[in-house]
Amino acid sequence: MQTNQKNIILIGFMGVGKTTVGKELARYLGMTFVDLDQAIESEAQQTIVDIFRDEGESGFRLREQKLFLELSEQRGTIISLGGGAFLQEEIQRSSLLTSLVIFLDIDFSIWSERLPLLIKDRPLLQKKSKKEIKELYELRRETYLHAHYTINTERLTPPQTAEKIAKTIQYADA
Ligand SMILES: Nc1ncnc2c1ncn2[C@@H]1O[C@H](COP(=O)(O)OP(=O)(O)OP(=O)(O)O)[C@@H](O)[C@H]1O
Ligand SMILES: O=C(O)C1=C[C@@H](O)[C@@H](O)[C@H](O)C1
Ligand SMILES: [Mg+2]
Repeated sequence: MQTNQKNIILIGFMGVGKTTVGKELARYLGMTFVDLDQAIESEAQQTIVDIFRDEGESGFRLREQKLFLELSEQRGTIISLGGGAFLQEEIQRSSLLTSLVIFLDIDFSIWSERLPLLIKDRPLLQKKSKKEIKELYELRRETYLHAHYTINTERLTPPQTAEKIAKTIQYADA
């Protein structure tokens, strides 16, 4: 597969598995892996929770956009985005132009079983009712559907999802 040219970008809602699957996919394809949230935390020397507390969401989004544009200059890299990154117009535009964008999709009812695992580290899930989270989930899904490929990950383990992605993009124009 000629994925050495384009980057592969994983998008989707918080906790859908972008970081977990991204690592598997990098192993499977022998590519480099970068997680945008982890890169932001190491650059800031702070957790995302602390960045939100000190700089607000807008400060976090500025960091996210700047670092994404820097990291995406590398080629042949798998980049797992944070759940809100693709909602930023500049990130979306640049991703779709230069990379293969994969949306990891699952049904809300299955996703919501994971909510207790996620809430501590995801400030945007805190202080929201289940109804508000579902509304955000559905609203964002419309934007995620702009991806080049949508992969339903229900009932798949992370390695199975990685394999499914690799098979789906094997003939993609790199
Ligand atoms: N296919 C899967 N089946 C079951 N659990 C999973 C699966 N993929 C990920 N998880 C679990 O869900 C949690 C969140 O996964 P992960 O951190 O990869 O999500 P994410 O999409 O990167 O989230 P974020 O947008 O917040 O960065 C982890 O605890 C992970 O073990
Ligand atoms: O969905 C979001 O807006 C976010 C998801 C996480 O990956 C982090 O990028 C941060 O918690 C914001
Ligand atoms: Mg992640």
